[in-house]
Amino acid sequence: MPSVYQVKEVFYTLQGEGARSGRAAVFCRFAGCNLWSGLERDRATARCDFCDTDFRGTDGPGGGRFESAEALAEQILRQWPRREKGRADGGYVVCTGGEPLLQLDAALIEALHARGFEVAVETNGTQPAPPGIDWLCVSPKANAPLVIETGDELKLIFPQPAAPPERFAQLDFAEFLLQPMDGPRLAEHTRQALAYCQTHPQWRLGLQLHKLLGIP
Ligand SMILES: C[S@@+](CC[C@H](N)C(=O)[O-])C[C@H]1O[C@@H](n2cnc3c(N)ncnc32)[C@H](O)[C@@H]1O
Ligand SMILES: Nc1nc2[nH]cc(C(=O)O)c2c(=O)[nH]1
Ligand code: SF4
Ligand SMILES: [Mg+2]
Repeated sequence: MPSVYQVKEVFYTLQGEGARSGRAAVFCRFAGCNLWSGLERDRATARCDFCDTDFRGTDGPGGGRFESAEALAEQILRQWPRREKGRADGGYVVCTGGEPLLQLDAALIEALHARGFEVAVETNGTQPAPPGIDWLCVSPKANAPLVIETGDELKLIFPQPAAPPERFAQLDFAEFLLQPMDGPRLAEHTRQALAYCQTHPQWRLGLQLHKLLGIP
């Protein structure tokens, strides 16, 4: 168990990505990642160089340093709109980052389950996952090892020339999504992803709904 959980932000929004896009969720964004420092000056040499997220520090809305699984679970519970008797039955929490699997452990998952939450994770797949996760979304990165080869959703950011979809198509996932890489060439990436999905129907196109809606 980490001695302390370092969390950038905790906020209530809609899941904007992947197979469960559109579902109301509390997001718990853990600080820190193993593939990038989060500093712009390091981006060009990082193993993951296209990240769209600020995950440095613990200074975001609802973020902080949490001394126990119970304390962090209570902070997550406070964001859920319908609470009864200290529970959020039917609640949904998405653990992301940064890289959540550097910090998420069985104790936190248990503390969230005890409050009625279903627990989803967004990971780069470079770390083993603790037991108990209800929805595991893996998003492989071209320059990093993939150690998680089974899960609910494989969400590949496209295009990554050194990580073509064919490399992942045989893995044990229920859903396969291509998510166009955001940045100055988003429109071109979206057209390319659309064309790939039309010629390879195992894959479906995933657009980042929260960006279209202008929500966090
Ligand atoms: C910020 S990451 C955090 C979770 C984890 N580190 C990971 O990479 O899966 C959340 C999701 O955003 C995706 N993502 C990051 N940068 C992106 C970009 N420029 N365009 C589209 N998706 C991006 C990641 O691949 C991942 O699926
Ligand atoms: N609304 C919303 N949906 C998301 N799905 C995955 C996200 C992430 O940053 O992991 C994300 C995010 O940052 N916002
Ligand atoms: S692995 Fe995830 S959090 Fe880390 S830099 Fe890449 S997209 Fe961002
Ligand atoms: Mg995001």
